[in-house]
Amino acid sequence: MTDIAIEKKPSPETPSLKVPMRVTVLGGGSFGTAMANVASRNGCDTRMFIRDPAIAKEMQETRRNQRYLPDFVMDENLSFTSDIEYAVRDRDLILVAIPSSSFREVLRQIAPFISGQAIVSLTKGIEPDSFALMSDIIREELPQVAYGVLSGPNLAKELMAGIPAGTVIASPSEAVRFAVHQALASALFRVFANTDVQGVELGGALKNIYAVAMGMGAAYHVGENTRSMLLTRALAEMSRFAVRLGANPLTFLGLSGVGDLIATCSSPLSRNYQIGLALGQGKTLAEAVEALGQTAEGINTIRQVRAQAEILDVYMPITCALYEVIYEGKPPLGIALALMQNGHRSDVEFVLPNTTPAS
Ligand SMILES: NC(=O)C1=CN([C@@H]2O[C@H](COP(=O)(O)OP(=O)(O)OC[C@H]3O[C@@H](n4cnc5c(N)ncnc54)[C@H](O)[C@@H]3O)[C@@H](O)[C@H]2O)C=CC1
Ligand SMILES: O=C(CO)COP(=O)(O)O
Repeated sequence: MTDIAIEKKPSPETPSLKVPMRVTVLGGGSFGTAMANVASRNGCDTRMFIRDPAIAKEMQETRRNQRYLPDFVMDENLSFTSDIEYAVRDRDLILVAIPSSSFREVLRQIAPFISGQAIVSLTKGIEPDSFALMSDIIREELPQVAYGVLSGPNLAKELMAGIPAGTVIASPSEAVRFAVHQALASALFRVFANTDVQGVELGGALKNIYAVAMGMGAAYHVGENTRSMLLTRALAEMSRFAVRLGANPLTFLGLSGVGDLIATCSSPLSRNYQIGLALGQGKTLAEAVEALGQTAEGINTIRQVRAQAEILDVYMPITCALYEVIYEGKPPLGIALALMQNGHRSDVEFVLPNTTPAS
């Protein structure tokens, strides 16, 4: 990565020797647009890669993302391209906001043009079939690059509206953590650091499962006691799973863990929550996905995590219950009542380990 940094948007009154960081965002959906806007507002020379040339042209002309975020005007300095080489060559930082199912394909497309750029995943999912996290895919496809993952409570529409938020950059590289902070941090957007890439990434991916559950709960008008129990047991379950894969449990106390869990499980802006709500209101999964028309990673993550939990022998009662409701057509209320009868278990197993086998 080139050694270029910017602390704030340069103004004519304060000439700066620093050159704006060159940032490219891959992916023209909700989150790619929101993060490109954050970077551009922050003074970075920011480019968005949109694969459809007609849409790239329309966005350049109208400064709106008509399909995903029609109510917002994007920063005037943001530029758009459908030329992948132009998008990524000679840039400092490449932020990848491509759904997990296409993440590897896009990395393969940019590979010939990558030299010193740092690659940062914004994606909160797990690759179908392989169970690879996005950091695994970056290491596999671009083994020489400096990389990181960005995750936190960052609902795209709130970011576009300029509502203050915080996020986490996790990377083994201090230079990447610093560069991402320089590129994105502002009075409206705090960027915290972590080195536990796997923990941060799993926090972002796993919370989508529970957002579906909480959306479904909302359709049944569950009370605050129930919501709080579900949210906290979700945290227990996701940290248990992540620790089994090598993550640090304390990462789940941070913004990428409990922070994102709270945001996504509470907000009707979350697409995963919307899917759960629609299912709870009686729609089929196919109907709910079609009505949404956007990415809801949780739908695949439920299947993947349930299968992996079985292989690893990790107790994941909420994920398994949700799988039974969504994929096996079991009655939600019966399944929820069965969850309530799962025996006497530890509240925080990192304090009091469970000694009895999971029932
Ligand atoms: N929307 C949000 O509030 C947040 C989303 N995320 C994560 O960001 C990732 C992307 O989500 P969104 O932008 O919201 O999804 P989206 O459904 O709004 O948009 C996905 C975009 O990716 C593009 N795309 C898909 N396959 C492609 C390919 N092969 N080549 C080029 N472009 C391709 C689509 O054309 C579309 O523009 C997901 O993993 C999501 O979990 C993370 C934080 C917040
Ligand atoms: O991850 C998110 C907020 O941090 C957004 O989640 P959804 O993909 O459910 O909209």
